[in-house]
Amino acid sequence: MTSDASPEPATMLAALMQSRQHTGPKHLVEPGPGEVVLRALFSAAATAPDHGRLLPWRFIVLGPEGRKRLSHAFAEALHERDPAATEDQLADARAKAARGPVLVLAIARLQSGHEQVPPEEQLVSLGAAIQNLLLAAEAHGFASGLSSGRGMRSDAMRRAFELAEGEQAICCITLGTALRPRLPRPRPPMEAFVFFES
Ligand SMILES: Cc1cc2nc3c(=O)[nH]c(=O)nc-3n(C[C@H](O)[C@H](O)[C@H](O)COP(=O)(O)O)c2cc1C
Repeated sequence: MTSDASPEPATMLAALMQSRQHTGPKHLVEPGPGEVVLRALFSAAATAPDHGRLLPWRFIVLGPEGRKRLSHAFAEALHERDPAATEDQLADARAKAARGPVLVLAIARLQSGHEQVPPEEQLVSLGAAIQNLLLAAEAHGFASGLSSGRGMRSDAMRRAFELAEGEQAICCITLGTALRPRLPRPRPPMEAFVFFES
């Protein structure tokens, strides 16, 4: 038997999901979430499905010192891949670490030799944790944006955050208030990604 009823929580959840959208860190301003809200966001992250309960991810909420290390890492990473980068380009790279009221680094902790849970499943778990965090931020009235780039995979990043073997910086999560109202984001049509078998 099937049911097509839409209980109120489902309607609310759908509205929340529709309203979440990527806001670039340049467009995220104060106020950002304080510690109590941040803890609620990480509690939401902790409800992510996690095959084998490996906890294949962690987050660092960057303070001023962490942002400084991130800014050096971005500049170093740019210099490593392009020794001819200009001072302006290096300054741009550094500036990325200063944007947004709250900046969180998302790190995957991938076990490669696990018999039942390959690394790709562990990455799925991190994606779910991030999405839960973003939706919880939206529910608390905060906008968010994800940023990545080649700096994430650089040796400079590994050094700056003392990443252990199997750890990989995946993206930054910026949290704050959207500078401008956001237009609804078009979403992919269901026919593009679902096939209902008869
Ligand atoms: C792991 C990850 C990294 C991302 N990195 C960037 C980025 O560096 N720059 C950017 O503009 N968007 C980045 N995004 C956000 C996507 O561009 C955004 O989610 C996509 O355009 C869909 O828009 P929506 O989130 O508003 O639905 C990233 C998303 C993910 C999942």
